[in-house]
Amino acid sequence: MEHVNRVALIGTGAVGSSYAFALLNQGVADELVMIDLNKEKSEGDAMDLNHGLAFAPANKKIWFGDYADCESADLVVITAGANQKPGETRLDLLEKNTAIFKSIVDSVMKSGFDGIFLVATNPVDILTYMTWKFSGLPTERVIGSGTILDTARLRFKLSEYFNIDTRNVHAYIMGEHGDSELPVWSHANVAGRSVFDRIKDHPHLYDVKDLEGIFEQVRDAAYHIIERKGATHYGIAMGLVRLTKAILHNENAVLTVSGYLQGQYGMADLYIGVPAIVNRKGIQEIIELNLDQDERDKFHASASLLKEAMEPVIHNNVYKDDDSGEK
Ligand SMILES: NC(=O)C1=CN([C@@H]2O[C@H](COP(=O)(O)OP(=O)(O)OC[C@H]3O[C@@H](n4cnc5c(N)ncnc54)[C@H](O)[C@@H]3O)[C@@H](O)[C@H]2O)C=CC1
Ligand SMILES: CC(=O)C(=O)O
Repeated sequence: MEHVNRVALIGTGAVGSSYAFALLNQGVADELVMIDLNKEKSEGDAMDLNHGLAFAPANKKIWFGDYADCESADLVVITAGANQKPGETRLDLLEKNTAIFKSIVDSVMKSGFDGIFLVATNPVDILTYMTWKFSGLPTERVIGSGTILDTARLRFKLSEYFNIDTRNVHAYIMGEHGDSELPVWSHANVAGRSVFDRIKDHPHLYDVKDLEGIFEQVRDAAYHIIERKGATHYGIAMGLVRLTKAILHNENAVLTVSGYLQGQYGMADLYIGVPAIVNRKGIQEIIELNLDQDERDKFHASASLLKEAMEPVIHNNVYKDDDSGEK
């Protein structure tokens, strides 16, 4: 009998409900169970989505459920928790969302879940680390959305600038999904030419000095959207569906996710945005790019900032009942 892929979605707010909608429209999973503290909202979303099944690419099962439904889930996607208010950084959400994650991950694990976690809630790199700690699952089965969205934003901005289809633009954002992230220009290419060569090919059209402004628009995109509409959700939802597909369909896709470093890039014991091979087992391999010196310095600065930010939550909040700090 063919395996039935089940996704459990925890958190059906702006990001979660957009993810559910995109997942259904792309026909990626066989079953989707939706869970939220706000049961009415989650139940209403499940009803609403079921009414779209007649127009979906394939028949799927969607329902409003509870943590017991996570037992046989292949993937638990967490988008629950507070989002940024105008002016707030992602790191400002850390304490509040860590407490929420403790209760969510404990409840998921109590169900007997033994699949893969995909985390999107901010600050995503640190909450992915917390999910790993709370769950006790192997690091490769706990994945954060990391800089998947930032990378997509960079590809979009470069495609606008060079007037080339986004899908023919390849460039990564690495580091924290947040203010300390960095663009990897040394490995960016447009239509098979490095960005620098493409600029040199058309000096009357392009200028290398424009790259910094393009990156700033990428880095600050969330602030600009939140100022306008209070939240960002469509882009990340589609990024999460891309990741879901890579996992459930065993794609070996290279995507920039929050992965656990164990010496790669000279750093260890943190989750941070890096390119990685993603498949049915989770993170198959973290790709270690040959960064130039400036990129390496910026990546180390971003990693150090994350480590510093997570220190208090690890030591003061999370493990106060658990001296070992390990699960
Ligand atoms: N990683 C990324 O690239 C992105 C991450 N985000 C993050 O996603 C998170 C969610 O954002 P939105 O959907 O806009 O927020 P939202 O406020 O619309 O939805 C959050 C949902 O979480 C639920 N929730 C809260 N505590 C819960 C608990 N203990 N158990 C179950 N459900 C619970 C709420 O009832 C609500 O439905 C935020 O942290 C936001 O910053 C948002 C966009 C991009
Ligand atoms: C909110 C957020 O993390 C983003 O849109 O990048």
